[in-house]
Amino acid sequence: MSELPVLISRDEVMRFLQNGDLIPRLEAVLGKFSERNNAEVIQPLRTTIPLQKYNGFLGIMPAYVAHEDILATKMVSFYQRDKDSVLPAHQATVLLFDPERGNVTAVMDGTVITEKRTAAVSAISAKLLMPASAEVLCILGSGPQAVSHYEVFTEMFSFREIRVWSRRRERAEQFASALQGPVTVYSSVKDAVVGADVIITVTMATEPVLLGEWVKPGAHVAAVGACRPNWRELDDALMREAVVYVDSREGAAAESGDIILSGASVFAELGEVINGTKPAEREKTTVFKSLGMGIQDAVSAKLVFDQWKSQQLRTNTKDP
Ligand SMILES: NC(=O)C1=CN([C@@H]2O[C@H](COP(=O)(O)OP(=O)(O)OC[C@H]3O[C@@H](n4cnc5c(N)ncnc54)[C@H](O)[C@@H]3O)[C@@H](O)[C@H]2O)C=CC1
Ligand SMILES: O=C(O)C1=NCCCC1
Repeated sequence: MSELPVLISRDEVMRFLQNGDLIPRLEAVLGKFSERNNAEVIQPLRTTIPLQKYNGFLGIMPAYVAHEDILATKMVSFYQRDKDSVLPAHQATVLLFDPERGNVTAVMDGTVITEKRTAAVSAISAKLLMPASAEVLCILGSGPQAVSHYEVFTEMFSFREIRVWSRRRERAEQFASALQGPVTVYSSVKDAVVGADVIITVTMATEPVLLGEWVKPGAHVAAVGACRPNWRELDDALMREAVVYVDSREGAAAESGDIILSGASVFAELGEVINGTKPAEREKTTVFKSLGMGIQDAVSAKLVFDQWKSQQLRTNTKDP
């Protein structure tokens, strides 16, 4: 009989998942994924169950990563909540398996994993694609993804000015006052975006909020929301003018309304840029369309589990 899985809480995931450890692992797995070698990485398209009655979805995201021998599945629910709802929009759990024996070794909070790995991948896109002298960062949205993006972007880069816009100004103000550094709150998307070198869209919008006519030529956009085939965050002008990068071509073709409905063509996956098989067109306007991948959750979960095991070992060796 196999051992029971360990349970790893939200607070533990928060403590064990550090960007400095996470980012190189994400870069490595994105590169492996783009090699399209089924013996190395297996990641079927996300299965999504719509819950029409509740304006929600359940996504199931299995993945196997051979070079680290990681087998994992994330289950993530996401909802379009009413403006006044206090319920979270996203909640997730990750199951980590022993790939040899087939048993579940850990059940862990996947909500923090989703927040941190998504932001870390956007930061990788910015590292590769933003203009060399980026000074102004603009964040559209003020939910948990806005927070995790702020954290990793300020940890990795140094911006002269950081701006935020949110549908409700008071939410943007709450976001700004909860953070460590200075953030300027804007009431209009256009004013927030004009002149920005890097723009992060982390909204639940289903219609475009960011228009190409406002975007500075050469800017980098990390487009994180609009993860359904009929949802939009960016308009046709931006999608058609920019050089478009994605995390997964298959994911983008199946799930990104911004790509499907604009008819924009995908230039490259981030993994192809990491592998050096496609160029980083830094001097052009670039869009990184993020949909999220099971392999990102898998490497994050393994990192958390390894850190958890090390901590257990330290605690046990201290005990007499
Ligand atoms: N690409 C990826 O890997 C992932 C993408 N996401 C997506 O990122 C986005 C942000 O996630 P969270 O911060 O967790 O969501 P959230 O729902 O907590 O926050 C979303 C923000 O968008 C705003 N918003 C909602 N409806 C809007 C509308 N119609 N127009 C403009 N703004 C609107 C809200 O006021 C809030 O500021 C969501 O679209 C989510 O599905 C989330 C996880 C992973
Ligand atoms: O990758 C994920 O996790 C998600 N992507 C799209 C929206 C829900 C969560």
